Amino acid sequence: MSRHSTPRPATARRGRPLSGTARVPGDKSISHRSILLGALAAGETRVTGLLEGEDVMRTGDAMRAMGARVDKAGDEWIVQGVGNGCLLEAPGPLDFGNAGTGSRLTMGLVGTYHMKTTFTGDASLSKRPMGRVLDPLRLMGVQVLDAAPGDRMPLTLEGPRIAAPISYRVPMASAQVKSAVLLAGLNTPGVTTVIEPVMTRDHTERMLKGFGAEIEVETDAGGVRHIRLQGQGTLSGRTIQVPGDPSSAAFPLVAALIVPGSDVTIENVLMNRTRTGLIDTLLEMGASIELLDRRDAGGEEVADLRVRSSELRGVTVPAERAPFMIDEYPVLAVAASFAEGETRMEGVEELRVKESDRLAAVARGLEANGVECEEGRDTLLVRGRPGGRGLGGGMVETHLDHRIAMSFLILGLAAEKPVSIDDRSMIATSFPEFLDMMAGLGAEIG
Ligand SMILES: O=C(O)C1=C[C@@H](OP(=O)(O)O)[C@@H](O)[C@H](O)C1
Ligand SMILES: C=C(OP(=O)(O)O)C(=O)O
Repeated sequence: MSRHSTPRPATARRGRPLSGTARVPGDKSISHRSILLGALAAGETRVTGLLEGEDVMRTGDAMRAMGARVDKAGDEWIVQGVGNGCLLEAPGPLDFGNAGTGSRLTMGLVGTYHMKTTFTGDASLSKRPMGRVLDPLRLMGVQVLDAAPGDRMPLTLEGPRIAAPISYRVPMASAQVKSAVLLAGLNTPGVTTVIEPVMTRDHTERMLKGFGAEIEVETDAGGVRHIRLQGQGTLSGRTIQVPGDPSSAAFPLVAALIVPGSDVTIENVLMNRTRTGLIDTLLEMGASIELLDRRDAGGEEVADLRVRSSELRGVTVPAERAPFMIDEYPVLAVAASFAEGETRMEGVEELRVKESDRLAAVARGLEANGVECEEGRDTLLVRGRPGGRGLGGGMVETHLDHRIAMSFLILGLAAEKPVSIDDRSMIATSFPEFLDMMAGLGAEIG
């Protein structure tokens, strides 16, 4: 269950322009993978810039329970890995709290081990579908001993004596499913292949290569990616610099666009092209975002983003872009609330299986604050009101979802009337510094 049982509401209100320079915490996807692969690799992995959010800390707890050492020393996290194939049976259930990524990737990582592992999570995680990961694991010989109805947590996995390599076509656009199968392939003899018809974030492929795995990626004439991993190879510890999380940067970025007179710089943001769909969309909407000092940081491109308040226009966001901005739709809907005309988001059915049903949660939150919108099965249409006239005044239900919480606080910074959320607790899962960082830019959130 969540570590915070009493809901803690918060309210954001319009104030002066936002200004200054901010740094967002380390990328959540790369942070989880740094701990997971560091825990598995032989020797020491040193990580700087790790996101110290609750989700990533749960992944650290899980890896400790299976034999790795994960410690902080000064600004660095030091992970002493066990060596590929050498994880130990956890003495009790692994509690992943609110974290889909941590739980699903760990299911892949340990599912093929000939031992029992039990996975639990909070009320939000317990509602999320795990069958998308369990299905390919079953094909590899993994038994699902207990699972709540619909392949949900709590659940227990038991791996076979020797797992079978598979060739698996990922049926939905999901980096978590792709990653779980590749991680399962690490403890499987032979070649495990993942076929990815729609490209998703590629951190697992890049990092596996960095840790020394034999992995190759081929994109065929139809744009389909074939990722082949040779199992049971050696992984060696390495040094990792985690770049700033573009999914967290999205909040001060949209805030600076919609609060009149703002001028904010967000430093050291990951620019991997599988993560920059929100920036592409906002630029199409007329946003003033300058990408400064584009540079390499440990194998990933980063940049500083200078963002100035802008008059936005509604656009259609095509379905193909969804995997490259999947966690940013709630805050895009907030930006769209201040744009001239309509913004239509297409092909966003995956939003229904996040920490909450984000399509519904966003639509209800917008309606509660006077924003006109239409929720379709896999679409969302938002009718903007430049200047935010008449918007705000509502209380938003966050449904244990950090991105819903942060998005609607951003709405409140530019709406005519204050916006409240029922609970700020979950923000700590991905962005513990959010309220302090926003206050540093001049935002009024209390
Ligand atoms: O692999 C990852 O690190 C993630 C993949 C995405 O989930 P899906 O794979 O379910 O799309 C994203 O929503 C999540 O925040 C992080
Ligand atoms: C969907 C998210 O995370 P996860 O799936 O790891 O819970 C998110 O951070 O928006």
